[in-house]
Amino acid sequence: MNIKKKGFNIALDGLSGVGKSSIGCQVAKRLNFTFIDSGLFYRYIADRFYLDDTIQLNEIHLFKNKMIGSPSYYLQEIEFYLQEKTPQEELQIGQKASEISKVPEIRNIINEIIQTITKNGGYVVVGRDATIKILPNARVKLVLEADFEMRLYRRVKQLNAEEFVAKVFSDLLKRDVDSFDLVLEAKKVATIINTSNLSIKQVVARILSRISWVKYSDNNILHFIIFILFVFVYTLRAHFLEKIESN
Ligand SMILES: Nc1ncnc2c1ncn2[C@@H]1O[C@H](COP(=O)(O)OP(=O)(O)O)[C@@H](O)[C@H]1O
Ligand SMILES: Nc1ccn([C@H]2C[C@H](O)[C@@H](COP(=O)(O)OP(=O)(O)O)O2)c(=O)n1
Repeated sequence: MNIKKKGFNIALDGLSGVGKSSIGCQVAKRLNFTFIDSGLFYRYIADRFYLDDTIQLNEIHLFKNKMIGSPSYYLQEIEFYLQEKTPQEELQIGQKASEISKVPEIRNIINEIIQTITKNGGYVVVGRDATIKILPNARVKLVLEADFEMRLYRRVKQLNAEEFVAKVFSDLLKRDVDSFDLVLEAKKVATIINTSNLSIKQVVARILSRISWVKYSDNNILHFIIFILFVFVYTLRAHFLEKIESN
């Protein structure tokens, strides 16, 4: 079955450092889906359009139109742009991203871009409001969770930021406070996977099996009909064998 054709999207939610980006990216690769990390949108917009303490809303609207017009080009542009940053710059951009993420108009713009791009399916979208706000109609909704210490350890390692542990700690705490309610809401509608004691590979495997199950239940009517046919043919065969034996 080609699930892409059916508007089949996957939304992955969770607090900072649970593994949304690394795991979402691998899940997308395995399914041949396109991966969208909504956090990168906040980071890119913050770094490009939040200058001298001013949010350039007109520029952001223009960017929205351009991105909707050429999504593949801009998805790559965002990724490449942010790859160039040093760990310290990443921390600064993260802070600016956190500030602009409190502006409802910016949240609406980012959600609109992602909703438009993904409308035909074939996407894995990650972000702390992916299941609730960005893709409330996603066919598979998941929340990843992990202990705070584990997330802090992962983030420090990821940013190569052993010298700024206190900074990473306070950032993580602040982001948890900002996103706690959203993730709590998400947990009500999504399947929860605790990644604290699982490797990335194990989490990916769990998600893929969840997706297989959803695909299977989408197909359950077909399976039910096949099952009934099988029972019918089997009973008929038994009936004929009985008849032949009695003759
Ligand atoms: N289950 C896991 N086991 C070990 N490391 C992980 C796991 N999940 C994520 N990581 C690592 O933790 C770091 C943060 O993960 P990331 O995907 O950026 O989290 P998020 O997108 O939720 O903020 C990355 O370096 C990633 O490789
Ligand atoms: N869907 C999203 C994605 C990110 N954000 C915010 C949260 C962070 O402060 C910034 C940057 O997001 P990013 O995913 O890179 O941050 P974390 O890796 O989760 O710490 O944007 C958001 O509010 N909603």
